[in-house]
Amino acid sequence: MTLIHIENASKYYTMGEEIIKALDDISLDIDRGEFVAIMGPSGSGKSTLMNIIGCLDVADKGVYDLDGQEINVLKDSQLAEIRNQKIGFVFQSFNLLPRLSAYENVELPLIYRGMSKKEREPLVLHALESVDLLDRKKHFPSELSGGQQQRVAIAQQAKRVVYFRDGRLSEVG
Ligand SMILES: Nc1ncnc2c1ncn2[C@@H]1O[C@H](COP(=O)(O)OP(=O)(O)OP(=O)(O)O)[C@@H](O)[C@H]1O
Repeated sequence: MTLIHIENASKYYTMGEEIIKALDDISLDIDRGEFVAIMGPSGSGKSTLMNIIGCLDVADKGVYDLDGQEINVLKDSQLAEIRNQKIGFVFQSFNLLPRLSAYENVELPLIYRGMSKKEREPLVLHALESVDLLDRKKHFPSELSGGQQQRVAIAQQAKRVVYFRDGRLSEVG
């Protein structure tokens, strides 16, 4: 089943006299459960495309449907809501909070989503288990290896429908 449907999307930037075609009439379908790597030379438009798929930016023209919802017509506040509910970003510098344990780092987005402690606990434990870090739940980020920190960042994104990883996957065991 199609999760991401992009059709004839373009994103142009105007720099003085020059028009930069960062994305020029691209079409793409990604199914639910599919794992996709976007590769290409520097400046070829990967980040531009990721920003659009991740609802951080919108295309100038074309169609983008995410999980059956038309994205290009949404207001900023509606895009923010979709990012919060559906999209997981794992950045190269994992953005964990240093004073919170692995458990608390994974729990934090669920607090922002308004879940009670009782609802959060099984989700956090399941997410930590799925990245094989249950035995490290009380560790602070400084007490974890780089790959373990990255796995905490992945566990933080549990229950999202779209995940983005910027950069290498090599640290993920
Ligand atoms: N805000 C902007 N204003 C003008 N041009 C831009 C802007 N953002 C990106 N570009 C241009 O659009 C093109 C695509 O940029 P993008 O960042 O999507 O490339 P990329 O494939 O992610 O590159 P890299 O692998 O180097 O990160 C580049 O030529 C870039 O110079």
